[in-house]
Amino acid sequence: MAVEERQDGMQHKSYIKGELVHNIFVNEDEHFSIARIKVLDTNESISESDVVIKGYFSRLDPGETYLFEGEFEQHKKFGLQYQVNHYKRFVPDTEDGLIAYLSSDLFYGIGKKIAGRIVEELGENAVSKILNDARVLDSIQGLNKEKADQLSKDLQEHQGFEHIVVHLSGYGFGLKMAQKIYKVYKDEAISILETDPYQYVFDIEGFGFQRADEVARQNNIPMNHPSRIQAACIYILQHSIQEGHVYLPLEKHLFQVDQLLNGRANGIEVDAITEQIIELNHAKKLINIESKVYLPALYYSESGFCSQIDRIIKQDVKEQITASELMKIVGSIEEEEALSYGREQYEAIEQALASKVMILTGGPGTGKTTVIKGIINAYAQMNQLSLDPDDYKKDDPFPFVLTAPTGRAAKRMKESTGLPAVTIHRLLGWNGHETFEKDEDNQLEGKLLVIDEFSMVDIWLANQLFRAIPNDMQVLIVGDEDQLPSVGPGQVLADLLKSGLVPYVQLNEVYRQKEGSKIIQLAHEIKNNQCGLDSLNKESDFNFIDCPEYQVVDVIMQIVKRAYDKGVDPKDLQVLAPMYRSKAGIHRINEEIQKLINPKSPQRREVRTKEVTFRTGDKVIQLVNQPEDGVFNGDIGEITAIFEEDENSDQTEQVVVLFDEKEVAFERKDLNNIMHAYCTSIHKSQGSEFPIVIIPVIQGYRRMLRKNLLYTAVTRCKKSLILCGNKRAFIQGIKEEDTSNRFTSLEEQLQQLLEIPQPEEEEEEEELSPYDFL
Ligand SMILES: Nc1ncnc2c1ncn2[C@@H]1O[C@H](COP(=O)(O)OP(=O)(O)OP(=O)(O)O)[C@@H](O)[C@H]1O
Repeated sequence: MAVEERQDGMQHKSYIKGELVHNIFVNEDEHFSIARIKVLDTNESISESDVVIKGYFSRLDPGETYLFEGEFEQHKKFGLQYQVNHYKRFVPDTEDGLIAYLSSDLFYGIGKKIAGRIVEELGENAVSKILNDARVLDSIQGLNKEKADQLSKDLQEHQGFEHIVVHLSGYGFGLKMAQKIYKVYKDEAISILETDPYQYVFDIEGFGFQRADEVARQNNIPMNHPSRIQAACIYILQHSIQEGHVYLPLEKHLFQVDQLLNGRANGIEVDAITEQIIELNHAKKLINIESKVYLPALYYSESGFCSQIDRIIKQDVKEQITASELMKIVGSIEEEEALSYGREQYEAIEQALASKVMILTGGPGTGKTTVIKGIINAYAQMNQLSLDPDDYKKDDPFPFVLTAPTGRAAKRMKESTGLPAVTIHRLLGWNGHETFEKDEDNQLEGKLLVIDEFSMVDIWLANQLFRAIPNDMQVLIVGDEDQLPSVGPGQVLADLLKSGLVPYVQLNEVYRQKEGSKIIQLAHEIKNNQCGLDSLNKESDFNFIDCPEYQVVDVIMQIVKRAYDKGVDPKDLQVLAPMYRSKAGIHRINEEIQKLINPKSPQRREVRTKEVTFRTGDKVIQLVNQPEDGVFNGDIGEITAIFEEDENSDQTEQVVVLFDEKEVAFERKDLNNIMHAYCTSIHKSQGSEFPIVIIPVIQGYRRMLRKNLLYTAVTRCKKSLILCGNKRAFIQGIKEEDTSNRFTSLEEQLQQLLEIPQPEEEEEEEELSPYDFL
């Protein structure tokens, strides 16, 4: 046995041949198991007659023999365990053994005689031959089609996954990737991989184009194969999403595809690429309209969002009031709030009440929140509605719907208005699988929808949200267009503002500045390109500590230490940096702050991953949306407990994080969903605000420093802002406009709606169908 295994590439690797005694733990969803085996053969020097193995398996049957490849590790509690990287079910390699195996109870209807004929005809590799191509059984005398099919099916079931694992390992794929592949293609995995590896690029997460190229080369698939060209066309579009694009201009797309394909070296003319773009267009796998190339999902999100906006703004506002009635209502609110609205603010309230959709925009401290409250209040008075949710019954829903893209922004809205506010995902009933409970057939309930921090909303989410808005709802969009655009594709707020289709009011007058805030003043100086070295002078709520690059982390540590010594709550202090990996990057700063305020101690449990050590008491940030647990990208929490495997019913190590009164348990394999949050990226801080903010700014960050990034960072701070590093790097940074223009066609499409006053229903639909352009 050992000799044969050495021939199929397993030589020099640690292996154990063993019979499964029993499963100790099985996670069926993850295909993860821990089991005890009886050792039959191994090249490891161990004295134990049985061993505990763990890893990813399709299933392990007690009594069956397997060949495992992996390595021993010492578990601090359970002792020696064998971590399996590859495995396969043991198939006897002698003629007699193989006949006994095929005629065993595992395979219904195969007796010794037929099994003998199979082995005689197909040899010792009978099993893999059948698994590769079941038609080899056609020549076996006495084996009818039905039984042959059954045998191949049973073998697939018993051997399929292992067979695929072994085969895939030949291409360098590990168990985890094999498991993903098997889930999608089952027993077709190998044939697809070897005839059209480019399919994997689309279907298997994490399977890159270059990987597919390697497999193609090994299988002599020509580099100018149409499938390769098509995969490159889609891959480039998928990649462009990361830069926020909704489409790529045809010329740019062709150029990038040609580069990826190494067109000249592989004899691929541009015409051949164009041909495949046309093919993909016909197959609806991409959409090419005039000189733009889209992925269908993005094209339909953009055109869908446009038609939804068009649908909503065409409706009439039911309740209109006269100017004098409005003055009266606003006057009473001013009295109640003890303030007097500025001219722009008054206009915003008036315009919002009169519009189906309105955008309220402005920098920090211009009174956006104050105006939102004014609009809600005035709307309630105008329509004689109570602002107390308890006054409403189940069939009479609360008319004010407040939402924001992040949990923290929604929480702030709730605090500032005193009304319920939820994330957009929660409002729409996201189930975590790209579908929402709320859509055009099951729309939202309520009369006035207020969406805050709209600059963070990408085109996909905007479309999902707007399709769920009923005709009789009024919509107030609030956002600051000078902030960073959404992480996802599009620049919806900027495009809406530029289109001129939706009325908007821009608040320019700064109110908080009047209270003496340097932070707000600095934000507006950055926004209006008026910030110079003099703007960085020390004030009561602002300081820029000049220091050389190599000292910046030490300076941060000193400030943090002083703040904590003074009793500042870690939640109230936030370090923001633009880069993860650098000497003064987010990872390094996190490490240092953790050492300072939450060091290793017998009182604190910890769990180590490859990159970091998490400890109870650590401040962490959620990195992905996890709607099933009610936590979203950007939520910040604290590790409250760490459990070992035998301390909970799930039998897995768990790290428990408390996010705003909500506890979420992370298993070890999910720990990459969180990271330390003593320092976070400026991008991740969008939608959040903190009393004390420290921002290192050094020349080493140069390629990241942009006006909108620094503006976003500065505007996260409410009370005390400390910058440290190099003032000139800061001044240079704010002079850099973000030139990485996103390719979006929303503005253009919205403007077309303005230009076509009365499109016929059908014509309009036709116009939005991409296939009419072919
Ligand atoms: N018309 C006004 N008269 C007096 N004070 C005002 C007026 N408008 C706003 N303010 C005050 O200015 C401060 C900033 O207002 P508000 O919080 O509404 O601005 P914002 O645009 O939402 O700011 P941010 O984006 O920074 O949260 C608040 O203290 C608010 O009470």
